[in-house]
Amino acid sequence: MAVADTGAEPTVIADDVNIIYKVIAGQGGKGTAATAFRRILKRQDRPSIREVHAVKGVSFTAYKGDAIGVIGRNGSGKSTLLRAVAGLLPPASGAIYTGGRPSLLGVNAAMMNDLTGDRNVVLGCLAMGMSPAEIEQRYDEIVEFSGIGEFIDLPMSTYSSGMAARLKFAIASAKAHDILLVDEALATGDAEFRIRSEKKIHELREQAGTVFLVSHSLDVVLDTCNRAIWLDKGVLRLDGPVEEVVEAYNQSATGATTKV
Ligand SMILES: Nc1ncnc2c1ncn2[C@@H]1O[C@H](COP(=O)(O)OP(=O)(O)OP(=O)(O)O)[C@@H](O)[C@H]1O
Repeated sequence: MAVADTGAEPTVIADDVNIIYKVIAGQGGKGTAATAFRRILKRQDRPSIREVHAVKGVSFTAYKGDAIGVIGRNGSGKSTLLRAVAGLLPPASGAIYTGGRPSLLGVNAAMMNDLTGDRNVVLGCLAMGMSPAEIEQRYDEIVEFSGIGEFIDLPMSTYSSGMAARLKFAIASAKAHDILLVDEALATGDAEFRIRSEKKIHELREQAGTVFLVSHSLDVVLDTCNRAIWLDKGVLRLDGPVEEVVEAYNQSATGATTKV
């Protein structure tokens, strides 16, 4: 794959990446209650393996300091692509090269629900490789940024999904990341938290990392990213400056030129 020599240091190179999920599917196709019942009773039909081609021949290069919004309709392959960059899904063909360690921050990132918020802060920071001394130093800042307040002493299971997402984002952003992958976490926060997280993403970019942000909120993408990648049914439709890509995406969605 040819990489343009712009002088900037590449952090992620995706080269003709294809990702295929293999799913066990029932046969019979009609999906009515009667056919399902007959199948269970007679155990006739063997399940078949169905393939879902979620990402199709995607290539791009991300550079240090890039904040890339990944946009596209439901099921277009955004989360799949992010998981592949994080190294959690092997491509069926093609390759992803990363310079630095990618950290995936998703709303479903594992946290210990039975433990209190503050225990999760410590665990999360340890998992990111921070030393106990570093954690002690950053602890107040993380809790303050999360805006969880006195709930920090309560188990995570008592948090709303928005509160849990805020805490996860606060923990993940306490450390400078070479490559930070954020999947929709900001969408669950309220307006005030969104502004603070957008500021944080700008800071992370300034620390010369690369940020990928999957979001359905085009406003968030426009405010935080310098570049956008538009996925359409697994295919990369457009990659370029954020305003251009969002504009083209909007046009295709509405069939008219609308500004967001
Ligand atoms: N674990 C899985 N097993 C099988 N198929 C999957 C799996 N995860 C996703 N898919 C399929 O892969 C395709 C892309 O899904 P993906 O979640 O990456 O899309 P997305 O753009 O992030 O969607 P959304 O905007 O709704 O979050 C979809 O067709 C989906 O059904």
